[in-house]
Amino acid sequence: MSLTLYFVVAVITLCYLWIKRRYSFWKNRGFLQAEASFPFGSFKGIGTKVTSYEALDVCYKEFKGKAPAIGIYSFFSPNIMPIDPELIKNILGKDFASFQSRGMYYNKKDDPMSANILTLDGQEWKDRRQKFTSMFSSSKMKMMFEILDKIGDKLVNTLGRKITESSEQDMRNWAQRFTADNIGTTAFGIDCCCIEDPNSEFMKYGRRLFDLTTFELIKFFFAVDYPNLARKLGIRFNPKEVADFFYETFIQTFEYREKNKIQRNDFVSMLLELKEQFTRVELAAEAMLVYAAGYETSSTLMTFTLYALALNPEIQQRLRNEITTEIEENDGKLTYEMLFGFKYLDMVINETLRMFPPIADNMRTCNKDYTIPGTNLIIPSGTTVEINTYSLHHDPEYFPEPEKFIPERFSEENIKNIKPSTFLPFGSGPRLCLGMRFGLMQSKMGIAKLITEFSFSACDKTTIPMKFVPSAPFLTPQNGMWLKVEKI
Ligand code: HEM
Repeated sequence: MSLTLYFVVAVITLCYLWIKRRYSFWKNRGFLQAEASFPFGSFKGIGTKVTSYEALDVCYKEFKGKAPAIGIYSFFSPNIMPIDPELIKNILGKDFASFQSRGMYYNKKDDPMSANILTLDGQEWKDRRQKFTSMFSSSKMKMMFEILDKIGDKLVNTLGRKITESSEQDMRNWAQRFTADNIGTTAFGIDCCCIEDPNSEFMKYGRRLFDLTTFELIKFFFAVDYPNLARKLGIRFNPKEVADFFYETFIQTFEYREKNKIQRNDFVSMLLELKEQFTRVELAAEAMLVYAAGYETSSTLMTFTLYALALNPEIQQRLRNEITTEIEENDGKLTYEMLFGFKYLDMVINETLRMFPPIADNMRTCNKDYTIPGTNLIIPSGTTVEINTYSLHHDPEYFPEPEKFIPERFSEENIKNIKPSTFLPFGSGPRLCLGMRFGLMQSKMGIAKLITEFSFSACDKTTIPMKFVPSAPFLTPQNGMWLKVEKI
């Protein structure tokens, strides 16, 4: 055998032994662990056949009731998936001191727009969260209600014209256009015309942020698992052209308003008020966060609500009755208080968030060794913790007949019986979703406007049962969301 061949055999043998040892990390520490294989670890078929939360759901089902948490492997990174809701509650809340970081990747040097409240850690995160929280108070939301109300009317009028050409419409696309207009207007101060023009620049860049290729998804997981190495390699979080577009769009409005002393009831003006405390790129990064955290999540919620309503005509009619009756009683006008006061709408939205949580897999990083209460199992510092919201929301122990759409689960009477930390669409604890009110306002607005003007039903192109795009980090329907839309 030649020397080269000896060398190759030795390298392969060493790699094999290293991987074998790596995939025993949790077993050697007394944990039950999910099966792992080269190269995706426990995420077999991720990005091609299944989503990350579907891969984790297989592990959840296998180990539920056998351990409070199990070891899983993301590529070669040993991560933990808690299963017991009590442990999840502690991780997100009581024991937050050991799990402050979300463990998301950011790269201040090569991609400064990636450092925001969602991604930052430690004191930097604390400072930003504290200073930006007031931007999302209910009084600030109320100020922006009028803007969203007008955009909602534009959605209804434009869709109304479009269905005269074809009653079959991709409602995911409409929900995205509506959400992009809301965010473009409130966080960037521009009329980006996404409702009228599905190919507008704003839409194009927004979509690019989430339509990851399988290679980008793998790069993303690698960067999350090995952030220091990824930073050394100059790996970005946002595609460069997308970050540049959002930065320039924001700065143009920002400087114009600053120069002309223009004040509006929107996020841009609120960010302008913080200009002495943060750099421009930091403020632009937070404006982009409204897009990054609010666009796909809110439009996903709207999309799946319409899907559930289309498949459940009685629920759809009951919801329509609630909204139209109250609007008629108020002289045809919808108000902020009414939007947040519709009880059945709230139940429908909650049930949609349960069945289709836009962020189905939530993360934390352990920042000091943590002993799981009541055991001698230790989660070492540096471990990524993956809370699979999707599995909790589909667990028949917590939500009987989980594949049925039953808004009554969230009635005033029943909601108090839901076991704590089994319903987590917006996360929980000090890192709870900061934009929850804005997300709910725009999704509820979109649904309220649409449901009073149109009826929705399944058509030949509707995907039943639902299938998700394997490479998408958020819950994304395969083949869009085609529904039959008719004017009432
Ligand atoms: C229906 C819409 C939305 C859903 C389902 C959603 C869901 C979530 C979830 C699950 C988290 C993680 C929470 C945790 O780790 O405990 C989160 C974090 C966050 N969300 Fe949302 N979100 C939505 C809309 C929005 C909007 C519209 C914005 C901004 C305008 C926003 C801003 C944020 C921010 C800043 C964080 C990070 C909070 C922190 O780490 O301190 N979200 N969201």
